[in-house]
Amino acid sequence: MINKVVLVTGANSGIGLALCERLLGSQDAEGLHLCLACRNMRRAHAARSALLGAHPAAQVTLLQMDTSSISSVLSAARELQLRFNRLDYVYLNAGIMPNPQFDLKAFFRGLFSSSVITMFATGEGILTQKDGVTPDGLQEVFATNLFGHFLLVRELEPLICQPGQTSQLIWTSSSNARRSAFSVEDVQHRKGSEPYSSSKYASDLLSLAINTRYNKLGLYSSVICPGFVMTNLTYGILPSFPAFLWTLLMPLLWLIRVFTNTFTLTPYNGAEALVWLFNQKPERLDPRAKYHSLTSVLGHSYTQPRQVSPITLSTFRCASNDVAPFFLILFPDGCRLGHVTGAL
Ligand SMILES: NC(=O)C1=CN([C@@H]2O[C@H](COP(=O)(O)OP(=O)(O)OC[C@H]3O[C@@H](n4cnc5c(N)ncnc54)[C@H](OP(=O)(O)O)[C@@H]3O)[C@@H](O)[C@H]2O)C=CC1
Ligand SMILES: CC(C)=CCC[C@@H](C)[C@H]1CC[C@H]2C3=C(CC[C@]12C)[C@@]1(C)CCC(=O)[C@@H](C)[C@@H]1CC3
Repeated sequence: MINKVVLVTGANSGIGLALCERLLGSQDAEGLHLCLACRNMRRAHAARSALLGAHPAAQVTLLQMDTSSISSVLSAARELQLRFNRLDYVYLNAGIMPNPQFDLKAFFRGLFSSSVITMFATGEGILTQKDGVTPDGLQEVFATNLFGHFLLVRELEPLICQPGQTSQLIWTSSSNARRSAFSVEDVQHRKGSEPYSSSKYASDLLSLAINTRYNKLGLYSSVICPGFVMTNLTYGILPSFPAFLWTLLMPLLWLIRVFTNTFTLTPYNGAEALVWLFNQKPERLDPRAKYHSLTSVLGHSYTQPRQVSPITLSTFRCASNDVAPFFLILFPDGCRLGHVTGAL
């Protein structure tokens, strides 16, 4: 029997996979149906096999979805409506940081400055990215991290906004999200060099806006920050730095926990806030909070709410009055605009 249906995007590796492992290993796992939404089916099958290896009786299904592609998201949403009559949790976790440029000079300057702890906790000032354009004509980072997820939410309304039932959206954001990196004038961060930070800040904003509009329909949205976690995404930041060197550096990285509890380091620890939210009553959560996975020097993991960094009134209005205008800015060309407004 199915009690709860959980959809996880980007579930085949890193934090998403660790979340799936932790949910299946928890006491509430009975009656849980996990649906892994992944773009690469080979990796998706490998993840499913690993999960079933540890939990042979678990209900784990796969769904092909590339969050950066409008048509893929639309067909995945249709497929979900055929398979399920409700979704209890939707983890919007898939994310990319393509072509990261690590500024070594800024890193060493930062080491000897008063903002050294902020630098380690947020990566602020030392990372930029070179973005690409998707076949749909959207900026790759925003399309993957934000728009695809937002379109999915809109398309899934019949499954997640049902009378007498609550559903939770949980976004994997980042402490790298910075208000100053986001601009309503350049909503896809076309002109800047920090699309990752910008897209994560936009997801914080969108989560607030979704709460304003959807709470009355029983849909609740939260954002989490997993801390700094060693995953494919972070290995990509220093590509010339082989994985074994990261392993050698582990004692140093553990030591940095003395100064910042954001060095969660393992996907298991990084998934802490995602698991914590699974066990909360969404009506009781603060819609303006961001839930941080943190790990103490002794390796104890816990979740702590912190306020989303304040936003200017005009930015907030733009997103919160109605989510629709937000999307209209994104799809300036008639054809897609027609389709998306049709779905609103
Ligand atoms: N690691 C860290 O320190 C931090 C990570 N985060 C966020 O955590 C989330 C998970 O990342 P993490 O586990 O670290 O990294 P991983 O690279 O291990 O995981 C990212 C997941 O997203 C999937 N993905 C990427 N692009 C798409 C796409 N277009 N469509 C569908 N799936 C896609 C990847 O699939 P595939 O295997 O096919 O590439 C993979 O399963 C991201 O949103 C990231 O921004 C936030 C803060 C810190
Ligand atoms: C070699 C040593 C001693 C440390 C590693 C230095 C950096 C590579 C590292 C320090 C802080 C890290 C960090 C991120 C990436 C790697 C660092 C810059 C992130 C930006 C990764 C993605 C996120 O979403 C952030 C929350 C991370 C913040 C910290």
